[in-house]
Amino acid sequence: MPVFDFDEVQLIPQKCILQHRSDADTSVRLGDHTFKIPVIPANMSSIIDEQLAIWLARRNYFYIMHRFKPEQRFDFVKMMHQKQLLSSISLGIQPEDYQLVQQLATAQLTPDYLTIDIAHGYADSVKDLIGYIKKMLPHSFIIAGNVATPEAVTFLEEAGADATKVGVGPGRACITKLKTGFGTAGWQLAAINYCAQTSKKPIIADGGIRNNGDIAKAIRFGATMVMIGSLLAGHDENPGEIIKKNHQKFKIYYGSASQMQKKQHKNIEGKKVILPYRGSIHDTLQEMQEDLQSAISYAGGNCLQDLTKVDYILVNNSIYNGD
Ligand SMILES: NC(=O)C1=CN([C@@H]2O[C@H](COP(=O)(O)OP(=O)(O)OC[C@H]3O[C@@H](n4cnc5c(N)ncnc54)[C@H](OP(=O)(O)O)[C@@H]3O)[C@@H](O)[C@H]2O)C=CC1
Ligand SMILES: Nc1nc2c(ncn2[C@@H]2O[C@H](COP(=O)(O)O)[C@@H](O)[C@H]2O)c(=O)[nH]1
Repeated sequence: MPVFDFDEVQLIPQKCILQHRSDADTSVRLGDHTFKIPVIPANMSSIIDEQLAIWLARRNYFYIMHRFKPEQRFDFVKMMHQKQLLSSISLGIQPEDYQLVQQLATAQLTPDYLTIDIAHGYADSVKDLIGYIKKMLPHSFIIAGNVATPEAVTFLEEAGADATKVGVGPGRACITKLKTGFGTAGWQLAAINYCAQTSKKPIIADGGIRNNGDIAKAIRFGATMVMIGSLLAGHDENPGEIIKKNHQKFKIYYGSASQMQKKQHKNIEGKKVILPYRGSIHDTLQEMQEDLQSAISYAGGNCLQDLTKVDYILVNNSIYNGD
């Protein structure tokens, strides 16, 4: 199996067929809905809160609300439905998550998207919850993860997942590789490639995106969408205060398995990172869209699908890369 990561791949330009980059179509379909770009802000409490979820849903960006305020999830779904906005929440695999599914079903509140978000998603516990959701909320689109291998993707797909999330340990706030020796850190792009070769449903590439061009690369190697944490952290709209130090502004980005999230030192596989403040997330998302449009034009195409066929070359990532 060829092993490579984002920095070791470059996509090869093809003849342009567009008059303008803005003619390139970056929209993507997941389930019954079409979204503006194939990007999902990570379902972490240092990235998204209710306000940002509403902001994203109103602008036709896909979002997944995190699961770290479990008692607020029912009301969140209700509120989004009242506002006629898409509802998309996360679940763990604890009794409270089963209870929430039951409450939603009883209230006939069907979330549009349910994401089962646990560290090690290749597990019977996830299969069992998928089965329960299928019975109780058969019309919700189920995303399940996180996993690292084709076997695990197939396991979740056969259990009934409508999409799987691939990536164990490549995240910026992640220390899984250091703490356990396991994961896809350093070969996340190859893991996407490997998983996509056998997957029958959409794959969401989760973690390790460090530059906007990595989004196009993830799509080239089989991702339908990408989940992004650090590149979408540090904005006005992200939760948390702006920190001022030596006349510079920062915001904190922390892992979902960090001490900052867990409030106890048990099974810590995440850390906190202090990132420069970056203004409005609107500008960052806009730039991601423009860079993707440019990528589509270099691919010689006019839509995201055209990225999936483009040739590539493996390069030594130590060579001068122009920055
Ligand atoms: N994408 C990634 O690389 C990673 C992401 N995370 C994120 O951090 C958050 C919190 O994770 P965390 O609290 O550690 O665990 P989870 O909340 O994901 O744990 C879910 C359940 O799985 C059980 N479990 C069994 N084996 C494992 C394992 N190797 N890792 C984790 N759980 C296991 C846990 O039991 P018990 O607690 O009793 O062991 C728990 O009941 C999640 O949102 C997850 O997505 C965390 C690590 C890696
Ligand atoms: N191993 C851990 N992974 C984590 C943790 N918190 C979040 N995550 C994963 O990272 C991505 C975001 O990655 P980024 O490179 O874009 O910053 C996120 O979606 C999770 O899958 C954690 O504490 N430990």
